[in-house]
Amino acid sequence: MQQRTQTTQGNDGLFAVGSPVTHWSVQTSNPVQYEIRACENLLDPENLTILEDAADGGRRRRFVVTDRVVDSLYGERIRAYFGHHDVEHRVLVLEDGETHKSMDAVLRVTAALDAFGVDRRREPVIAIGGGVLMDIVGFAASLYRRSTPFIRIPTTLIGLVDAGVGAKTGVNHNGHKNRLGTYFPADRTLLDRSFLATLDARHISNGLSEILKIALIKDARLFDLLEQHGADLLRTKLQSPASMGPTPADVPVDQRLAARGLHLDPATEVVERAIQGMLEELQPNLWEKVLERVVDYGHTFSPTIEMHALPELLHGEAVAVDMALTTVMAERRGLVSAYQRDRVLRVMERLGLPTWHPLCTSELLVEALHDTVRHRDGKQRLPLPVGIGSAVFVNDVTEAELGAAAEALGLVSSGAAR
Ligand SMILES: NC(=O)c1ccc[n+]([C@@H]2O[C@H](COP(=O)([O-])OP(=O)(O)OC[C@H]3O[C@@H](n4cnc5c(N)ncnc54)[C@H](O)[C@@H]3O)[C@@H](O)[C@H]2O)c1
Ligand SMILES: O=C(CO)[C@@H](O)[C@H](O)[C@H](O)[C@H](O)COP(=O)(O)O
Ligand SMILES: [Zn+2]
Repeated sequence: MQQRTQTTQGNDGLFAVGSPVTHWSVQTSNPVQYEIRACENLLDPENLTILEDAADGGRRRRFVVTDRVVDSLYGERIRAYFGHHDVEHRVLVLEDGETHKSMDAVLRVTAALDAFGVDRRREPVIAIGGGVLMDIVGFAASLYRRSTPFIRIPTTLIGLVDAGVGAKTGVNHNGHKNRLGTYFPADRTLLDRSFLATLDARHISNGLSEILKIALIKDARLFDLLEQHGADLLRTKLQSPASMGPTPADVPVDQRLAARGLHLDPATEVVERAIQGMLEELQPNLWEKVLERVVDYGHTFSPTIEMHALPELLHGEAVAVDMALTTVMAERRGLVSAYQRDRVLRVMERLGLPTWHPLCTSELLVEALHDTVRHRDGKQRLPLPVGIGSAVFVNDVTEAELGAAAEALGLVSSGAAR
């Protein structure tokens, strides 16, 4: 730390006592390291992964948060798991869904943490659920005693490939999406794809939307996989290797893969590429100092659309509508060909995603852009696709362009894309 005082000569190198302006400049760094690990059978009592970091010197206690739906499906196994390991535990069950992603829910968690008397460092809070649940619990953990470690166990596809792997927590506030939140990555995220088996198709589609986002802005191979296997991935809920199709079961898995020239089955490759692509973007810019973020693709108009449509549109569905609109804008600017545009819209439909919504009026889109410009510090910084698998940022979108793109989207999404 340096103490500097201003001198009459303005000589920056001099220290003087008693001059009128004194300031201290503090510099420190806070290295961040967190782990994301693919696992199987996490809730099997013989699997110790969840308790691996139990550095609690014999005082084994865990505070678990989940939501109503996850509790109804997995609550018994969760309690049995901790019971089997003789871990004193409390399971807090929150309401599920976007409408409950609020500060009230965060404060419910912090109050329950207080009542449980969670230790400050050695009893990581465990969040088991989707993106909503993890965003709430992460926010609560970041606030409680200014930071309490937590572990994420995502149970939805959005949770696995997006909300579970980054650093953001948050809740909706004042009618705005994620208006309150923190940057607070979990110490560990444990990915067990078998949770997806109980998700309904709509929520699989919801997660595929965020995967498609990564494909469109940076991974053409991922797009090809979605185009080729999207319908299958949806049907099989990304459970592998069952998703490899109707080849005879007595043919070994690797032979079936080799026959298709693949190293990984499509579900595994799709999930791994999506996470890898996301982390490549997040790691160098985890605190979002740079506001030109390609992973913001699909998140310019969608926050406003999602909040206005609540609870009708899921997060990934609103993102899909935004991506459809911006794909059309990109085509109108000559960044994407008409053929590529139609391919994208067709893949969206194949993935069970909407490509249009009645809220796509030029008034609402202008309002949405205005809000996003404030979020992006005064500039549009709007990512637009360039072909398939690349993106560019633009700052010159006009109200007229938005209106024309919305109109064109209404036409193509009911015509050429089918
Ligand atoms: N923090 C981030 O970086 C980040 C990134 C992307 C998305 N998000 C947020 O994530 C949220 C969307 O996530 P989501 O779609 O997972 O929402 P969600 O948590 O509401 O889950 C969707 C529904 O699925 C149910 N569910 C969860 N697991 C299940 C399972 N295994 N089987 C059956 N049902 C199950 C939930 O109870 C809920 O009803 C949005 O609020 C979005 O803003 C955050
Ligand atoms: O930043 C991430 C994940 O950390 C993106 O993948 C994700 O889609 C984000 O939710 C959007 O970028 C929106 O972010 P924000 O407006 O809530 O800050
Ligand atoms: Zn998102």
